[in-house]
Amino acid sequence: MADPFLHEDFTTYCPLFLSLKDRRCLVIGGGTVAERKARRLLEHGACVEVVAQRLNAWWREQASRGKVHWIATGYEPHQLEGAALVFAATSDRALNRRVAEDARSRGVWCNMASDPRWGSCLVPASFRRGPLTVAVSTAGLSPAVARLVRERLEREFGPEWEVYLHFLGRLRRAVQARSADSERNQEWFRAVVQLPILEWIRQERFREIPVAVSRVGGGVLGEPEIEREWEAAWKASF
Ligand SMILES: C[C@@]1(CC(=O)O)C2=NC(=C\c3[nH]c(c(CCC(=O)O)c3CC(=O)O)Cc3[nH]c(c(CC(=O)O)c3CCC(=O)O)/C=C3\N/C(=C\2)[C@@H](CCC(=O)O)[C@]3(C)CC(=O)O)/[C@H]1CCC(=O)O
Ligand SMILES: NC(=O)c1ccc[n+]([C@@H]2O[C@H](COP(=O)([O-])OP(=O)(O)OC[C@H]3O[C@@H](n4cnc5c(N)ncnc54)[C@H](O)[C@@H]3O)[C@@H](O)[C@H]2O)c1
Repeated sequence: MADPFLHEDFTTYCPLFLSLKDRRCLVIGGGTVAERKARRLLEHGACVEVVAQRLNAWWREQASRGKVHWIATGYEPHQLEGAALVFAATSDRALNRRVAEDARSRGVWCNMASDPRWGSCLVPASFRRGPLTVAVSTAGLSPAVARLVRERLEREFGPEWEVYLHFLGRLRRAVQARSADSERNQEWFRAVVQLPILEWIRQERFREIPVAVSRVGGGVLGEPEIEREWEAAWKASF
């Protein structure tokens, strides 16, 4: 008989980027896995509360510096009230499952450290290049593969992508402010992204960029304006 896990419908996982800034996120368990998840939450400005009778050294440090709020009791379902997201990250599988069930009945998103399919979301392997975020999931089939893919992509998408995206973002705002002809703008952007700009950035041939962009037909910006946007993008990146 086929393995039911492998035949699970993994299309149920819809990729989304959540803004967790100032949102209450609850972490049940104060160990290593809970720490890994919480580090990421803090990087994104979430309000982290941890429910655990004992904390590891990292958690104790965060609690003593006021970076997280420590609820030093056992887990109780009412703790979920008002939370945007809960991480069931204890080493007690039965407890993690109870948290997942309670979260589901209250409409709170839940990530499960054990038995991930009981939860409602997965944490992807990810990295950032300024405004560019790359996130990878294997629908929980193999976190080690998610890591491998992330490492490969990290090598492929180098630091030059940061200034490149700032530049394209600025050009886009400038073009939209100047012209409402969205078909013409679209065509121009499609042609601009065909230029080997990333290659020029890697080779530090920066001067060629505004010249080449200004020569792309159908544009509404002149070379001095494009150069200004390039300079501003450069400053925003370093
Ligand atoms: C991506 C990453 C993000 C992060 O956690 O930050 C992440 N796991 C990472 C690493 C990793 N985790 C584990 C190994 C050991 C090798 C292996 O098992 O493959 C490695 C590899 C390593 O560390 O090298 C063990 C493990 N993980 C889970 C279980 C439970 C289970 O599957 O039942 C067990 C077994 C525990 C045990 O055996 O007791 C479950 C989950 N881990 C997920 C995410 C979610 C699915 C992601 C996806 O869709 O692929 C999911 C389902 C739920 C969740 O946690 O959201 C991060 C890579 C960060 C990076 O380097 O980029
Ligand atoms: N998702 C992942 O990426 C991943 C990776 C490795 C392991 N795991 C799973 O995560 C679990 C936790 O791993 P860990 O390395 O963080 O373990 P850990 O021992 O470092 O931490 C476990 C935490 O759970 C708490 N805990 C245990 N029983 C509890 C209970 N009944 N009530 C409240 N808190 C309780 C402990 O106090 C501790 O803080 C593992 O059992 C494994 O199933 C998941």
